[in-house]
Amino acid sequence: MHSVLLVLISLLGIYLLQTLLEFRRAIRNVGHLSGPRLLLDPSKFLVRVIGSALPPIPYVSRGVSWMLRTKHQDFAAAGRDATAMVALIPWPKTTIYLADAVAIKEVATYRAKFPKPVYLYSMLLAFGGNVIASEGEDWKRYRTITAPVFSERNTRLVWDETISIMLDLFDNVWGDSPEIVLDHCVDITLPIALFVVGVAGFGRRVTWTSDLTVPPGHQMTFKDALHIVSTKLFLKMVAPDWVMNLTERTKRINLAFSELEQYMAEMVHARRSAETKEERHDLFSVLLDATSDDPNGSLTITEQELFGNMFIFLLAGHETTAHTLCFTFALLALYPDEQERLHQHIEDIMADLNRMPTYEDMNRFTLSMAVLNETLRMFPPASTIYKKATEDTNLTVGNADGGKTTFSVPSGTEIEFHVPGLHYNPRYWKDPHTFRPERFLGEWPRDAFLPFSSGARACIGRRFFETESIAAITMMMSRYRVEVKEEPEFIGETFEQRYARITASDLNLTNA
Ligand code: HEM
Repeated sequence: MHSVLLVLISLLGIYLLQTLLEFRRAIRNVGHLSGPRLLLDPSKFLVRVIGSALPPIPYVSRGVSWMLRTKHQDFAAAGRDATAMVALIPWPKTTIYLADAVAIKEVATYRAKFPKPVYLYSMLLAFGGNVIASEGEDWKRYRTITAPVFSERNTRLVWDETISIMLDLFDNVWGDSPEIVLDHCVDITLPIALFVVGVAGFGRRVTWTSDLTVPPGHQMTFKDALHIVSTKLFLKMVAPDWVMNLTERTKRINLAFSELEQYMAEMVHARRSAETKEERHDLFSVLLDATSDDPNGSLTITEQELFGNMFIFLLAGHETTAHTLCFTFALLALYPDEQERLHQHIEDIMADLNRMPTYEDMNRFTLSMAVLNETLRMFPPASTIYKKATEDTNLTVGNADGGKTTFSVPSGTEIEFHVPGLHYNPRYWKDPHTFRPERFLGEWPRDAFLPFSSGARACIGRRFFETESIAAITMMMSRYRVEVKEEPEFIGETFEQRYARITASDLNLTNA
């Protein structure tokens, strides 16, 4: 007993000593870059969960959603657009954060020198190999197969379906009510995004009032399975199987996953055994056809990889879209003058068209697009984009005083693009804390706008998202005005207080 204790104490001592030596070495390596020195590494998942429960504490934790909260502050304090965080637990690690458009472009462009550290994405492999959680040859294969799936014809489908989902909401759900009161706008933006991905992603139409009967051989409707999977993906990814089998609620989540897989397997079977192939443009059908039709088989993926990629489309596209739409409506409610301008813009085009807008009309709604871009600038759904240096190198960033700093980046260092830092960087954006959509009309600093990342690993679903969102915003603003509900307890609050209250978010809002 005594000797076991002695061994344990010695091991702990060795760990502590090694950790401290490694921490010192890490600080020396980036001594030229200032930035937080922290006890808890906020990029590690477990630490992030524990850290989320803690408020920001200097030298200990940064708190939840720290990048969106601190925006450009760390860089302003450092006087340059790069900082280095050195964290101690679970293991000393240096991360370089960038908010400089030129340095970010360089890192995003040289994929071999700065690949994606896919070990940070291993949880996403739970559903099968896929384009987001891979690198090297596997990624090339997935990307070659998946990129053409997001075709012009798919985008047209996204537009048409979004318009009819919105009309269905107005006519058959909201009806003649002159005023609709919502507790939270994700109550409508999540279903909108879900229905669009249902039909344009999976090829199955689900609407506000349809898909209420469970088909034979199933225990859940497709709509319920899709809804549960899309909102509980995160829990399923992190919880071990035995946890998922503990309660009725978690068992139902498990069931939703197997039901969705079963629906997809049936869709594969139906499509493969159909005598005449129907021409379809949803992501699932096109992906399935592309992989079955390749004559020399070099572009094949397994059924598991097909499912893996579909789950990833759902994960990458659903909440990001729903939350961005929600922030858009919140900002329009907070800035009524901007909302009025948008109304006028949409009304003028609609009057000119004298019919429902079609996909061909999309590019006329320039202010809808500008409103969306400004929302993405202020509330980017992906705050960070991970890279890693595979060789010793240097990077150069701009300083607050107009000069430049060049610093060394040792091989193995993790680099993160600090998206809110870049989006609130006053070197690129005038008055960055104000919602001003018109900054996206005319010339704007494209390299300083990074919601979809850039380079070869940029978002594959950007056009899908933009099409859906422009259609949804345009339709909503053509019929309704959005206001913040007046509540007695908030009478007398300042604009800043109201802004903070309305835009406060927990990035895992719908995963709770
Ligand atoms: C507001 C909407 C969206 C935002 C802000 C967004 C953002 C991003 C970002 C930042 C990346 C790079 C991630 C990284 O490097 O780790 C990415 C990649 C990706 N996105 Fe999106 N996305 C959005 C919508 C969508 C939609 C609608 C889909 C699909 C239906 C989608 C599918 C993907 C896929 C498959 C990748 C991986 C691409 C690759 O690694 O080659 N995204 N997205």
